[in-house]
Amino acid sequence: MRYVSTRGEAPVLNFEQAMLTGLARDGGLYLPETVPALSDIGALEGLPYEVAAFRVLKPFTGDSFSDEELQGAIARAYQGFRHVARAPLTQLAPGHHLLELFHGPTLAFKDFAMQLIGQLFQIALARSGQRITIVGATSGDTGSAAIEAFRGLSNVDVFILFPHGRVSEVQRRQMTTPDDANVHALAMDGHFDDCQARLKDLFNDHAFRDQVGLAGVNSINWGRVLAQIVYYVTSAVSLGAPYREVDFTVPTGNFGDIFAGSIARAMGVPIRRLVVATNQNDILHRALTTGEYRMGEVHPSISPSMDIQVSSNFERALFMAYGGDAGAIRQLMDELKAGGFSISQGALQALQDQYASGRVSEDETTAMIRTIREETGQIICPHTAVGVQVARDHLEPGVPMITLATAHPAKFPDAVEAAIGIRPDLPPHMADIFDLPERVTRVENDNDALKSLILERRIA
Ligand SMILES: Cc1ncc(COP(=O)(O)O)c(C=O)c1O
Ligand SMILES: N[C@@H](CCOP(=O)(O)O)C(=O)O
Repeated sequence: MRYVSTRGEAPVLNFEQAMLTGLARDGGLYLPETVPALSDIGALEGLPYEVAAFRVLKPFTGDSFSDEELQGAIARAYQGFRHVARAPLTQLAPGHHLLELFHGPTLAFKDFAMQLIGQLFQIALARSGQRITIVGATSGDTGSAAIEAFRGLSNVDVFILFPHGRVSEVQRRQMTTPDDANVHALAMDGHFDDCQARLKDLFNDHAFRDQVGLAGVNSINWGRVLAQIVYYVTSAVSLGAPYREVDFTVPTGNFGDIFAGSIARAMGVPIRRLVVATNQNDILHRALTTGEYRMGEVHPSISPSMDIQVSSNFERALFMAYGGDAGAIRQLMDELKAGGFSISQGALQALQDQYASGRVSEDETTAMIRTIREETGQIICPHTAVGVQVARDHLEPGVPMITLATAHPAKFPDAVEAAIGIRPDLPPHMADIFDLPERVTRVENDNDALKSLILERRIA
């Protein structure tokens, strides 16, 4: 399997190289040259998650990892999950299901991919003897998942940039309380978009990139997207695929999770529609309905992990919608630097053929947390509530809807308590998080300062 950049000017790579590279050297994102068809989808029914994962992932990893290596990595990745099904499906209402993706160690869907690429990185680095510096940008969940997956490794440093004051206290403590010497939590002035912009600047500085062996574990890394395809497949199959169509609604920010759904669809899983659910930061909803991707201000919300304007993986969706025209993508991304771009009619039609969208206000989010508690007794996190509201607006008789429950409610106790008067408990393995000392460095939104800090702190 060969991987190409959305901007068409970076080397074509195999899976292992694409995973270790992260952002392509031309600033683009790697994608498989062709999406393989998934054979015998019906035969996945009832299989353990790990077995299904191997069948879904293998065609993409090619000969980068032997069958034994990949199976071992998958087994180790998911053994710590607190639910035997890994991604259990529960019913919210007739025809509407919730895919629970928060049973991993850091209580968010990120663990599915991060735990797996953590294992694959370790195999690849042990083979090459390479040392790397991971830099990640987070609005709260990617950071803790990355730290959990890479903490304590002697050949990896992990620097996580998060927007100061704009993540929940639990999210912050998940990043600042691990005491491993290779973990560096950096609180930056600004929004998540600023953190992500600095990260991309570091990648685009080729001298620095090569000097520190820079690697990225945000969803700009194809490996992250790849691992997330699996739960679309397993959940669709458990509701009747390949013989029955399903819809998915996905709380969306950086577009990585929902893009994994579109790859599952391209592999032959009968996904009729992928519904993008945004909070008040609704740039994706506006883009998909009007064809105009125009940046505005970020408004902090009670679903902070989705407070974003520059949605990185939308570039991958655009690349596919433009029929793989890398020149067109380069042009759009240049225009984005000046504030936004217009999507061509043909590409917008291609996007609208698979994606629908909706936007949820702060009050509606709170109301939905309350409604679900009253109707089902379940407590959902604010991101999931955004998804459930949009899903309800898109339910259609005869087509089951699966909404992704992307985080555990205990990561956002203030928002949940404000809605239902209950503070959700953290699982026992995190019970001491409020007692542990925090280690965090305040950093300016400045690339030179960031580079100096990384050079000074890294131990790998
Ligand atoms: C809890 C939660 N829900 C939804 C999202 C949005 O996912 P994506 O950025 O892949 O669109 C995020 C952040 O990525 C998140 O942390
Ligand atoms: N919501 C994310 C933002 C980064 O997304 P990623 O999927 O590109 O890593 C977060 O929680 O950090």
